[in-house]
Amino acid sequence: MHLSSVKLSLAKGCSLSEKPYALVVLVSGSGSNLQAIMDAIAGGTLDAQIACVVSNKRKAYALERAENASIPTHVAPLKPYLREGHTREQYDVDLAQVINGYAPDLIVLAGWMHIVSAAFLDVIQAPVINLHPALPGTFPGTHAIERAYEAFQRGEISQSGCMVHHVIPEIDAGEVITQAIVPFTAGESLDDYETRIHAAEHRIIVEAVRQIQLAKA
Ligand SMILES: Nc1nc2c(c(=O)[nH]1)N[C@@H](CN(C=O)c1ccc(C(=O)N[C@@H](CCC(=O)O)C(=O)O)cc1)CN2
Ligand SMILES: NCC(=O)N[C@@H]1O[C@H](COP(=O)([O-])[O-])[C@@H](O)[C@H]1O
Repeated sequence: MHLSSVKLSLAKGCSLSEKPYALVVLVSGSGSNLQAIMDAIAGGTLDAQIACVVSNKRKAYALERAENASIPTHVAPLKPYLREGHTREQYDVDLAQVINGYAPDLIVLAGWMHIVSAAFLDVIQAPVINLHPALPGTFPGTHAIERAYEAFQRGEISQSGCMVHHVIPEIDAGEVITQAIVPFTAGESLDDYETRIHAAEHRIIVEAVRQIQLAKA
């Protein structure tokens, strides 16, 4: 950039070192939603940077995805921590402090299979959002896709879906950022329905990050 342009930029109050919109992504499993975020960033449709991928499972394939992309990782298995005599709350607080160290603008729970405590939410210094494979107010917790599918089989519902919401102490009850409805198809297997849910998740998780980023701009 030519010197006069530099001066002009500085005069306009532009920072020459705009800090990228930093994400810390928490995972426990395969990481297909992490991959969706990585692909959106690589493809230029999401203007962000993943500062760190955190997992509570040492063998989570999501960690391999991050390492293959030279994204920093942090592994925080709970059981050894508890065996050392620490409490679950201390685990949460210590983890929140590690995450804060990456100065994230947003924390994304993308298949993070731990309930985070109020202590975690008190210490963390950025908004926390969660991807849940069910619609607002339905099937909170784990195994939501299976539970929705079984409800459809019992004739109780005709559709389910997925959502991204802000994280509060109550499980899957935070303000909804975005959601996708995925109607059931009669005769469809659970695996086929789950595949359609995951495809919808891969869209809305990127959409949710973009929405929050733009709201902050
Ligand atoms: N305080 C909150 N924590 C979390 C939320 C939330 O909305 N508020 N969302 C969840 C994600 N999630 C469902 O979307 C979820 C994940 C895990 C559990 C759960 O019961 N975990 C057990 C352990 C399960 C296991 O290790 O297999 C636990 O934490 O004891 C419930 C909901 C993320 N956290
Ligand atoms: N209650 C939380 C929960 O069930 N989260 C679910 O874990 C999966 C993670 O997949 P991934 O590891 O391939 O991204 C996703 O389906 C996500 O909705």
